[in-house]
Amino acid sequence: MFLKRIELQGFKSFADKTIIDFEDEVTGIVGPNGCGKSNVNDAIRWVLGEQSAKSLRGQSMSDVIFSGSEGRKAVNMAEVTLVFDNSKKHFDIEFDEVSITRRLFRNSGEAEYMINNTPCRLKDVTNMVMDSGLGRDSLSVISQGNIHEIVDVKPEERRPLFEEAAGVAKYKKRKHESLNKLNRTQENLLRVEDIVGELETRVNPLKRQAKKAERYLQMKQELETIEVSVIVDEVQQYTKKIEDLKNKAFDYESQKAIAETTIQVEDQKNQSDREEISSLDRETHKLQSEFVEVVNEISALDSRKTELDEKRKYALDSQDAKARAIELKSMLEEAKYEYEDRDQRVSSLQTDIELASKNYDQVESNFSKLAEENSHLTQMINRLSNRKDVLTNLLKSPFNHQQGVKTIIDQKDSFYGIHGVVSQLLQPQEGYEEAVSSALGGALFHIVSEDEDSARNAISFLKKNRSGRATFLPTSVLKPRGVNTDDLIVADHATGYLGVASDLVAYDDKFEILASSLLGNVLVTEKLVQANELARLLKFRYKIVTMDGEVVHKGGSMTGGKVKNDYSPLTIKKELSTVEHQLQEHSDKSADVKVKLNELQHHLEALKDKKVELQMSLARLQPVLDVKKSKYEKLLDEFKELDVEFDDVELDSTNDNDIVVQMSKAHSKKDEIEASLNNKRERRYTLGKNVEKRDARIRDIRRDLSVLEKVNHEAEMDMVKTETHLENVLQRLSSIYQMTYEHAVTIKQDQEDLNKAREDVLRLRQEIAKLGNVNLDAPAEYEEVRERYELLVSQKEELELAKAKILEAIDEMDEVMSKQFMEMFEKINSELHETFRAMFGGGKARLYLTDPDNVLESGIEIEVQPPGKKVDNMRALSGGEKALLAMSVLFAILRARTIPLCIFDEVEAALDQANVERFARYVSNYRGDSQFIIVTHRPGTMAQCDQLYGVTMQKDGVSKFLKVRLKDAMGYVQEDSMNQEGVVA
Ligand SMILES: Nc1ncnc2c1ncn2[C@@H]1O[C@H](COP(=O)(O)OP(=O)(O)OP(=O)(O)O)[C@@H](O)[C@H]1O
Repeated sequence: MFLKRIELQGFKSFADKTIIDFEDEVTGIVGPNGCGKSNVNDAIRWVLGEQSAKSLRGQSMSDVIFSGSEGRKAVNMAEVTLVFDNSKKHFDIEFDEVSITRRLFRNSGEAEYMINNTPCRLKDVTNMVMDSGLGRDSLSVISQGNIHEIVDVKPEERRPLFEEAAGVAKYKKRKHESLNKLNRTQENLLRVEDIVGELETRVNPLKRQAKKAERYLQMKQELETIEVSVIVDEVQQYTKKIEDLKNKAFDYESQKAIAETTIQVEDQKNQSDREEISSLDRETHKLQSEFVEVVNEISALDSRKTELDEKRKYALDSQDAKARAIELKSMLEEAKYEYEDRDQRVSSLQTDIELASKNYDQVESNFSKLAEENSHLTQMINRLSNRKDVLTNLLKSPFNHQQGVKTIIDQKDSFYGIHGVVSQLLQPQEGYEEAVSSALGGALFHIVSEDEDSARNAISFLKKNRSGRATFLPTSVLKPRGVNTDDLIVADHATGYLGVASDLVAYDDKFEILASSLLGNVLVTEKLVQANELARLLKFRYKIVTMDGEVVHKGGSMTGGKVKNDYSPLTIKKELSTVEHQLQEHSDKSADVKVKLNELQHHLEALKDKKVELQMSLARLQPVLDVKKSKYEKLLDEFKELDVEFDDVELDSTNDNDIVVQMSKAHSKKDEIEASLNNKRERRYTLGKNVEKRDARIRDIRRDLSVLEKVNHEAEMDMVKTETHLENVLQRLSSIYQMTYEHAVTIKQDQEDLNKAREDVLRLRQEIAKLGNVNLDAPAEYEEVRERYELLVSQKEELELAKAKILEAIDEMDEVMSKQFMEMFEKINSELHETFRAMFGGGKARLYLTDPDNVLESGIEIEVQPPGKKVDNMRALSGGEKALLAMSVLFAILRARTIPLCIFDEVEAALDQANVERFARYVSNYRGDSQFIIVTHRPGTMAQCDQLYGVTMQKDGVSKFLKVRLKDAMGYVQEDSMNQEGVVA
């Protein structure tokens, strides 16, 4: 059997689990009205996928669930399983036995389908059933209610029955799906074509714009690279030139300084020499007068002496021995005097020379000491002026070691909202530099900005140019800080407390918040020990700094000490002024020392002159001494020859020895004056020569200096020009390319020919200008539109391909369907003749297409002619005749193709006895090909059934199934006929 079993539970009146086994080919189901027979038919259709509640005789699908009765409660679920023998593969599935189950839950409304106990979709069930002969539109399930439809419906509505028989339903379904798909494809295609059309109008102009923008960017990039390289080259050239000019200026300054110093020194020397010359002139003049005087005196004395000598000569020439002795003794005494006088003078000169040497040595030693002190002072001055240069530079650019800060501050005017660095904006009172420096700590180098936006702008510049990092303090977000009043009272009474740091700095009013935020809660004390004491009193809640810059942090940790050459922007000024002060002191001292050195130098020279003068006097006196000595010795010998005792000779009281003394003194004086005069003249001569030489040198230096000045002036002009050029190119770099020089260097390309590069820059600028308006978004837009366009074009092609494929498939399906349909139609048509004649006992019937040219759409009309009748309109046939005609068609279909299961629900109700028997016999003929389940009240039909089931309904409204014999079945019929008069013959 094809349908082997039905299992029902909770379906309509079958509240209890009921199993119906079908063992024979023709099974009759009998029972009184309303016992639930048709519910079996409904159950089969329900499992096979019926979706219409109406055709299942209900309002909604949940009406199929047992709804309860007087004695039974309603159930929540209806479940029906059909078990088929599929050994003949009526279902296109590999299993030999197929069970189909459908469940429905009342509460949730949930439905379940299973094939062979495996959950599946409704679609899987309908697909499997389709074209098996059990499909929705087949005649496999037919009841008294719808048997007339075969006759009554319009020709077009009759088609599905034949299509199902021809097995084209699946193609039709597929074609329907394909057509839906085609519609969707067509809609999509239209939409895509619309968009493609619209994009086409955009894509080409965008392409042109994109090309233009790309060309622009390419040229701009090229221009940037060349121009930046040119600028870098220019910056390097200008920088080098400025460096050279600076070196020249430095050389000039040092040459000028040397020249001016030399001139000054030489001038000074000349002045002092000139003073000495005029003093020498005065002295010489005076000495000359003295010299004339002494010469006159000597001449007077000489006359007197000549007189005296004449007198003596006479006396000596006389024979008077006594007179001769007296004269000789007198001459001897004179000679002795002269000799001793000269000898004494020689000794005195020698002593003077010795003294002068000693004196000279002493002065020379003082000179050396002073020279040493001078060199020490010079060293100190050099060191101090070096430090002064360093500090001056630091003061000029205190952020050199903070690259980020330096970059921003150097170009401060190019940024908006940048006020400066904390160390520039807060000025400590004098003496508080270290304290405030320590109080600020790292914040000294923080950059103060108007708000967060301006800080972000500067940070992004630093980032782009890789120019270092910096910390920013946007004043808009700073919060004031302070010391609470109680703590201030405590601090005021503490020793060494000097104040709150924010009160010890000066600032512009608008930076009050800055001072308060950074220094408002920092206290200052004199010494560290006092800071510790105050920190303890204030429970370590504040940062305290000392005048020396030591720090007691919040919480009590301490920082202090000193680093060599350390500085903070706030202390540079202080140190610079100390260094300048020391430099001044040392320079003053050095000037004093130089004056003293000069004096000593003069003194030394004077001493040297004096020594020379003494030596010369000694040299002149030495021969005189010898002469005087030999004269004295000669006279002494002569006197001895007189043979008188020296002491016995009494000198004449008139003997004038004074002349000799006076002459000796006068000569000695003359010698002295002469020596001094010579010396002074020589000195004057030397000084005069020196002055002349120096004047010549000063003139030379002044001439050289004026040449240098001219050259330097030109260099200065050049410097101004070069600095302006440098400023301009750097300005261009930052304003046009937002680039720092340091960053530009990293992207610079080597230029072989700078002039050519400059020409290229001009050319590129002109070409860029020629491009006119450029839409820089065009490349991205074009790319986006192009991608979309290409995607849509390929989608369009795919859709067209898909459309063609669908159309091809539809054509193929149409062909198969037409062929299959016509074959089946012809077959059924030829069978109909037989079956009609069998059912009606003669006559004829035929099927024809209402539109033969359109096989796939054409309606199907039945032309009948029952025996002995002429029928123009089928609808005019009697109910029984309609049933017989419907059966004829059904049996023709059954002959044309096998339908494995046919369920007839009281289809023969309208037939007379003879026709019922004819119908029943005809059914019997089909044994072996199809299985029949026949719900019937007619004994004629029952008699032809192999097996009979009786359905009963107890008082509780629940249907029960049981096998019955024909006799018992007849009993039901009689029972029934008692209730329903005349239904059964
Ligand atoms: N959901 C349901 N719950 C309980 N009983 C139901 C339900 N749906 C239908 N029934 C009952 O089923 C019976 C109708 O059964 P059915 O139409 O199969 O009878 P029948 O035996 O075919 O009658 P007839 O010979 O008159 O055609 C009615 O008694 C009806 O109350």
